[in-house]
Amino acid sequence: MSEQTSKPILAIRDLKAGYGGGRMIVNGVDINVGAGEIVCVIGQNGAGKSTLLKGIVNLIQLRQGTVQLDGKDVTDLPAQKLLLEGLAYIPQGRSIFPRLTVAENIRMGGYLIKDRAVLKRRHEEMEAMFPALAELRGLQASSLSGGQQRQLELARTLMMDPKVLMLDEPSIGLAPRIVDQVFTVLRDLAKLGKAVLMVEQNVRKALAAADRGYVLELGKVRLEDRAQALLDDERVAQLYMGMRPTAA
Ligand SMILES: Nc1ncnc2c1ncn2[C@@H]1O[C@H](COP(=O)(O)OP(=O)(O)OP(=O)(O)O)[C@@H](O)[C@H]1O
Repeated sequence: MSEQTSKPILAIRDLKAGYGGGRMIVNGVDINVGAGEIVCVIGQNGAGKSTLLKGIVNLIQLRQGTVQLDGKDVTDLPAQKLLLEGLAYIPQGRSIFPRLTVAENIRMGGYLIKDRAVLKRRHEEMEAMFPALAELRGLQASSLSGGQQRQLELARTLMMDPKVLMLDEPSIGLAPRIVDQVFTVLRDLAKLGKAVLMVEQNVRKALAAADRGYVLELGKVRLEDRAQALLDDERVAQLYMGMRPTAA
């Protein structure tokens, strides 16, 4: 079983979601994420991982279940309100504004911040956290490398100083070395007390970076454990890391 003991900052209960009138894609999922914890959801293509995140932020309508953020029910709040409450979501694929500069992209992340002094301070904090972006601040975002664009997405999202960061496949399309860098940033954020919930296909590296993991199959949680225990689990190795079963 999992070892998460402290009160979860994000608590998902019996979440059910699907598209239109179609079948249930997420079919009764419970997930907890604590402050300072990285939780990873793995599963085969089509298991419902992305749908789960979209359901949490109400990009698709939930059919059942609740979402609690820091003890407060936020089940039906739209994504923008959730951001104000402290729940941020980075969707799969590039979500930067390609024609804006790096600095403009970061500032866009703070568009809900009214106080200019706070906006300025947060921007400075982001440039301190991501020095590569500070050097590239005047450049058009489309000219950044894939890894730099992922950093920019993170910096933009962190402008709102969220308590919980949800990411859909942060490693997708990145070279292995850059994947390591992205997961190092996530670990640093966890050390700062952020809760991270990520969905990943890169099972080995994601679990290596995570504290706990959930295995989703056909929209249900099949396994839940410490990340290291999942890494050591033969079924997980065979099904999700392409390892052959060991000879009997
Ligand atoms: N917009 C949509 N309309 C209808 N069905 C959809 C839509 N998006 C996804 N689905 C279906 O929902 C199921 C789960 O998809 P989802 O993207 O959540 O899975 P996933 O586990 O994230 O997979 P992957 O790892 O391939 O991204 C799939 O059968 C998919 O075809």
